[in-house]
Amino acid sequence: MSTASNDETRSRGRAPAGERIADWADGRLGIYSLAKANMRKIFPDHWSFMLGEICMYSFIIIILTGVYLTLFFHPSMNEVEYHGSYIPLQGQLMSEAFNSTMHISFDVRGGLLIRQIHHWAAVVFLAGMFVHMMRVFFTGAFRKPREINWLFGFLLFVLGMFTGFTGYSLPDDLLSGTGVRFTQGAILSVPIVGTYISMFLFGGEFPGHDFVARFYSIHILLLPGIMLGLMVAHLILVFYHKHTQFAGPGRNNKNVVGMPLLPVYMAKAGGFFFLVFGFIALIAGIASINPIWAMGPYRPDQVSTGAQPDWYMGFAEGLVRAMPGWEINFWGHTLVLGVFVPLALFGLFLAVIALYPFIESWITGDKREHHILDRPRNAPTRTAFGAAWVAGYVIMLIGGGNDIIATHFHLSINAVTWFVRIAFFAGPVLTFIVTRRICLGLQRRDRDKVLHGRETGIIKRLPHGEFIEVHEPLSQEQLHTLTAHEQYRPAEIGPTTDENGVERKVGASEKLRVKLSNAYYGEDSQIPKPTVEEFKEITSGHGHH
Ligand code: HEM
Ligand code: HEM
Repeated sequence: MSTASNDETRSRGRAPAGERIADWADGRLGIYSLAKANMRKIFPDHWSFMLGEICMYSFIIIILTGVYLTLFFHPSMNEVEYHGSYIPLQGQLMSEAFNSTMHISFDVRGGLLIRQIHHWAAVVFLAGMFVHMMRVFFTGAFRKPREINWLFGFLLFVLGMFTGFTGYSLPDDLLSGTGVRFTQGAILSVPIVGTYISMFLFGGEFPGHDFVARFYSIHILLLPGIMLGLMVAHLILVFYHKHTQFAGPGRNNKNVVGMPLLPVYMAKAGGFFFLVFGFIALIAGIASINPIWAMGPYRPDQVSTGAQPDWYMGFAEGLVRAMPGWEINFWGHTLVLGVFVPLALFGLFLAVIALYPFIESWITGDKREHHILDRPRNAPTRTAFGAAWVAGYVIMLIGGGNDIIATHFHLSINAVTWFVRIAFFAGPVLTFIVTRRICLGLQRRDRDKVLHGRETGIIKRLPHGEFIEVHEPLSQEQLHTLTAHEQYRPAEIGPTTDENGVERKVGASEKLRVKLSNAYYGEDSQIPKPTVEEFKEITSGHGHH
């Protein structure tokens, strides 16, 4: 470096190096105007808004660890003899896929930890998506204009399930092979096209020599690629729509109250990434997941006992285990209802999630935008419906582990299966009724609080001897928050004659809509908010205690 250039660098008029780099980048990328527009973007604060972040961070962790695994994993079903460090399997024949996963686990530096982090991150990722989806559902954050983002999210959830499934099928151990066999059975049960799809996917008879290589491309490229694109679109839409917020003083459908992206939100989000990474690494460091050496390589003539899919696939397994093994035979064909019905129900369960925002907006007929969230209690039927859906999901998850539950709790497997069969119908109905009642109870409590204030627990004796509890009036802020929600009026069947007195036919869809609307917003489905008159009358002194 010459002295002249040193002098020049130190000369007064020159900007510091950081600024010069920023200027250079701005000239090419226009980052200043981008930052100006977005740096002060406001994010509201609520603990439940971090769930989406957990999904994002665990996805990044999955990609980072996945790339490391690709360096050592061999997606091939060629048969090799094992000569690694794990003595009990010495000399055994196995696929290269299994062999290389053993190699990753025992001989690659940090290999087992990275494998465990990858697998645990997948479990957390799907759990994160599930809970994030619940928060969006129970608060009504899926309403206009966020229906498309709900669909993007839904696709991420479904693709995540299948990416996880193709992932844990890769090591080609006895457990994963049993899972793949299960899936192939489900595909075969589809009338007409099932056999063809199975042949196409496995390149002939099961298991064939190709499925690991095919699942590999799907697992590391196709599905994560689509998911990455969807995730970016999802986040762009969150940015574009702006985040929702809970009701509170000063908050309305047109503003967002919170902290700016830079520096507050970025610092929080950056720190949170490392917390999530640290948490997943900690579990991965102490809790064994998928110890393939304990299962051994897959052999189609063996089934592992206690085979369990990862939790997010457990409910599909439960549906099959609980369903009676019905079959219909006709003209030399067999329709395996015992597997096909659960497969159809699996699709139905998922479809209900995808379509829910559209169903609800059809029932309410509400075309306005909503940026203020509902408290779950203020939408009792929706909340009850969501809780019933979760109950059904959990019951089928129990069904998917009927053997494990039977052996761990010393129960008969038939008893567990029958419990699951009955609970499949009764559980969601009971959950629906109980949840709705709880919501209505909470609404009544809110109404009481608004009208009569908070019960302080302080008992006062009046001069004439009567005992009363002192009620403390709520602050203006609390009053606002408890009464900010809107209440829909149930739809009614419109006039059945037009202006000329000509009778019109009421269509089945209109009747259904009115019925559903009454179930959602009828008299028994919400407690009327206190009106201003009621509030004034009570707080003006008459009847006030
Ligand atoms: C890869 C998976 C996912 C990632 C990384 C992700 C990320 C995020 C983030 C960071 C937010 C903003 C913060 C928050 O509200 O938590 C968000 C909002 C949202 N997400 Fe997701 N999400 C994922 C999956 C899902 C799923 C499965 C659904 C539903 C089926 C969903 C529906 C939504 C909706 C509707 C919003 C807007 C909510 C609002 O503004 O209040 N997302 N998502
Ligand atoms: C949402 C995305 C993903 C999910 C849910 C996921 C999940 C999984 C799971 C559960 C396994 C089984 C791990 C085990 O116990 O052995 C696995 C294996 C594997 N994954 Fe992923 N993965 C994802 C994305 C990726 C990506 C993007 C890559 C590569 C760039 C990758 C590379 C691998 C490899 C090479 C294996 C086989 C090695 C092994 O089984 O240890 N994965 N994945």
